[in-house]
Amino acid sequence: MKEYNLDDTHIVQLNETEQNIALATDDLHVWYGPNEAIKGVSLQFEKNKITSLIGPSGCGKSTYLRSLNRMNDEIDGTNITGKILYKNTDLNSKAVDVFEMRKHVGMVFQRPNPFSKSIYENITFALKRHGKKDKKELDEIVETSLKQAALWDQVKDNLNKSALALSGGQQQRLCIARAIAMKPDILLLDEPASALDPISTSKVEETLINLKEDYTIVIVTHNMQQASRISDYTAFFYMGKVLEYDKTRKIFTRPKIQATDDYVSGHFG
Ligand SMILES: Nc1ncnc2c1ncn2[C@@H]1O[C@H](COP(=O)(O)OP(=O)(O)OP(=O)(O)O)[C@@H](O)[C@H]1O
Repeated sequence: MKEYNLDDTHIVQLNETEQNIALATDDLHVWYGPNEAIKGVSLQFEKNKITSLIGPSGCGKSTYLRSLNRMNDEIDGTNITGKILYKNTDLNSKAVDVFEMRKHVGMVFQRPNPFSKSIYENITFALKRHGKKDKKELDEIVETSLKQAALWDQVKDNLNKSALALSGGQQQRLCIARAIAMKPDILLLDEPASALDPISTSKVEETLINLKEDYTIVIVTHNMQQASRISDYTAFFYMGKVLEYDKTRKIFTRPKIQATDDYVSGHFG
């Protein structure tokens, strides 16, 4: 097993004067009890772009992604320090209302996890909890979200059908529709296509590329082709740190760090 120098890093900084940063972390550390899973990650995510988080298993990609909308709060013994900056607010502050914050920073998980309810109710459930009751408005949001998730044409005549009767790929696009129904600014996705066949995967990828017009997307993926196909930026994680962060094109053609080069070319370790 090759040893890599964890201090040898290359992290691009965005030009902050353009106000193009949707979300950023500053020296983020995450501990599970005594195990430090994220060791000081500072990254900026550009608005209306897709950023992929890549790296070997156990390097902290999911932990980092889940921290961005405080999903790790729900795990006992977790401690998070550093800042998560969103519109001049530190989302890691105790004062933040996590329920409200997740309206702005939505998440889609690895396995499609629709509720055991109708397609329509899957999308309206959270909206109703957030106080939206007007039927016409709800109908419109259901239609727009399903269209944005490229599912409307397939389900528009069966909105009362159980979501569990959809295929895996359709269920995952329903979960994306459910997340965007809340109109978040940021969409976090943790390996959203890893449980899907190649055709469903390419539909999800197409959906994400279309969605970046309206959303800033951060996605964890193990699939190198996927990262290079869909993302504008890529961060290479290794042992709880980011060793390299740059435009995806550079990461896959001219990486500056040896570990990144080895990883993306399949010669890692
Ligand atoms: N709920 C948890 N409780 C304790 N330790 C955890 C928990 N989740 C992750 N870890 C540990 O944190 C480290 C990072 O794990 P994480 O799942 O974030 O990595 P990953 O890069 O997403 O891995 P994979 O690609 O395999 O999904 C690992 O050492 C893992 O064992």
